[in-house]
Formats: sequence, C-alpha cells, structure tokens
Amino acid sequence: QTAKLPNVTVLATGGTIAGTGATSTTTVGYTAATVGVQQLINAVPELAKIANVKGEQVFQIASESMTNEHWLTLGKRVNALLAQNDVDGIVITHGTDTMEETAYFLDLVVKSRKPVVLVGAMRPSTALSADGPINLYNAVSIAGSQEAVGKGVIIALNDQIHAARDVSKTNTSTPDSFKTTELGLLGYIQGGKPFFYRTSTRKHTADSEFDIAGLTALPQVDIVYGYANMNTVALDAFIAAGAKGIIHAGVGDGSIAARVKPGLVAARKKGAIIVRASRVGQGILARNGEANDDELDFVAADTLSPQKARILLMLALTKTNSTRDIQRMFYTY
Ligand SMILES: NC(=O)C[C@H](N)C(=O)O
Repeated sequence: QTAKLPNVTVLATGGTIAGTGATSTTTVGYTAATVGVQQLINAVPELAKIANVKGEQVFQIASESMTNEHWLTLGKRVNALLAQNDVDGIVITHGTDTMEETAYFLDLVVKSRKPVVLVGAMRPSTALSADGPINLYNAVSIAGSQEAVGKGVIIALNDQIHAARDVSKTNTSTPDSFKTTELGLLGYIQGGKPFFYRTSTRKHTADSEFDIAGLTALPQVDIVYGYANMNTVALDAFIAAGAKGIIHAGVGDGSIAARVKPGLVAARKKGAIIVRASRVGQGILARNGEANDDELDFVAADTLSPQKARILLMLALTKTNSTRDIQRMFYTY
C-alpha cells in the first residue's frame, strides 16, 4: 500500500465489461459475465499508480438478470465497506442494461458521502477497442477523488460523468450509449482526472430517509407500458399477483387511455399505489395535468423514468402508504 494513494474497492457484478466473445470482432453475441474481478483489475496495471485497488466479486451475472434481492445484497455491502476508515471510494462494475436502475437504488440507500461509481462497457473484454479498461481506469480515478465526494452515486462511461437519477442507456450497442436527460451531465474525465460542472439539487445518499439495513425484500411494484390500443390485461395480472404499487408508463405527459382508467381506479381502491410516469424520456410529469391526481389519489413521477419511479416507489412503500407522503418523496429525490 502506498500511503498517499486513495483506497478504492472494486465490486464486480458481471456484465459486458466482464464478457468474452469468440473473436476480436465479436461485439454482439458474446457471453457476458465470464471474467473475474482480479482479471479485470490486472488488465489495467495503470490502476496501481492512481489507487490502492482491492477487488471483490459480489455476483457474476448479466445485468438483465438483476433483482431486488441483488440490490439489497449490494447496497448492504457498499454501506459496510464505506463505513470502514480504510475505504475511500467504491467502483462497481456492472452490465449496462440495468446500470441506471442499480445506480439510482444505491443513490437512495447508500449512507455515506464517499464516492460510489458504477462502470461498465458496451464492448466485451475481448473486442478490438474494448471500452472496459479505459472506463475502469476513469472510474477508479473518480472514486478516489475528492471532487466526487458528496456528488451522489455516479455512472461514468465514455469519458462522461452522470448522476444516477438522470442518466439512462439510450443506444442498444454504441459506446456513447449513456446520456443524461436535458438536465445535463455532471462532468467529464479528461487525462484521467474528473472535472465536475454541476450537481443535482435532489437529495441522495447521506441525506436520504431510506434505510435497507433491516430489509430482506422490497414491496412488489410493477410497470405497465402505455401504447395505442392499450388494455388492462397486464395491470389486472400484476394486481392479482399482489402488486403493492403500479407505475403507469403513460404516453405523452402520462396520459391514461379511457379504457385503462377504470382498472387503475379499481387497483387504487384495492390499496395499490398508482404512480403516473411517462414513456417519453424527458420533462416533468405534470401533477393534475393529464389526470386529476388529487381526485384519483394518484402520484406523479416528476421527471423520473418509469424504471426509476419503480425503485423510488418500492423504497417509499417500506416507509409509508400515504400518497401525500409518497408524492413529497417524488419531489424530493
Ligand atoms: N453492455 C452490457 O453490459 C449489456 C449486458 N447485457 C448486461 O447488461 O449485462
């Protein structure tokens, strides 16, 4: 250990960054989650110059198979490590498909201001111009930096730094897939150093009211997707299966089809919390806009994507059933 260097723990969970393909030109149709954490670290010897890096294999999965239970395990491990004086920051290697969801979950449950950086790759480790090694190098640099303290959970790929709340995967396969909404990215990594230009005004990490310490499961919340000719088949099935909350990923500003509305009203009467979100991807979901939320006792998702609204609603339901309080949470986080 070099005294002056920060101590960064790399928690590996799988994904394409740990994937291998048949040939160097295989950039699709490879196998995700095959390379172990020590091999990932060893592939970037330059890491030793910027941090004392320790690796830990938490899972080895493709991120499309991420579950609530994985999140609880990971969140507890992150909190335990960040409580240690000899850990300055954490990097989590993760598949890109659900990285934005894991990042937002952690943003709401990590009890520390120390940096937590999620990183992945769009190309497998065996590909020509694999993006994993440079992304990992940059992520370790951010996790060990003073600049990243207190910024909330970060996603860093392709030389860009994004806040967990507002970033999403926007392209199926290109290395510049991760974009923040119009709200704007946090900064860049250049020459191995992070440069921050903005922060979110929303609460996160050490200022969050959510605590997973005593939890072994999260309440069931499902998403129903809006489209022309939508019906209530999926909604009714989720409610019958015991959903405690429904995210309605409506068209436009969260509009509800005339023939779907009675199903949502019935679900609310049975006790499920209904959150109106939008499938559009940008903008504020107007409370009392396309639906009278006050009258229907629904919640508006603000600017959260449906998949992130699901996470906030699950955590909200661990604390309250009050739609008033849940709406406050959607305007706070
Ligand atoms: N680029 C990736 O990491 C995609 C992969 N399916 C995953 O999410 O694990």
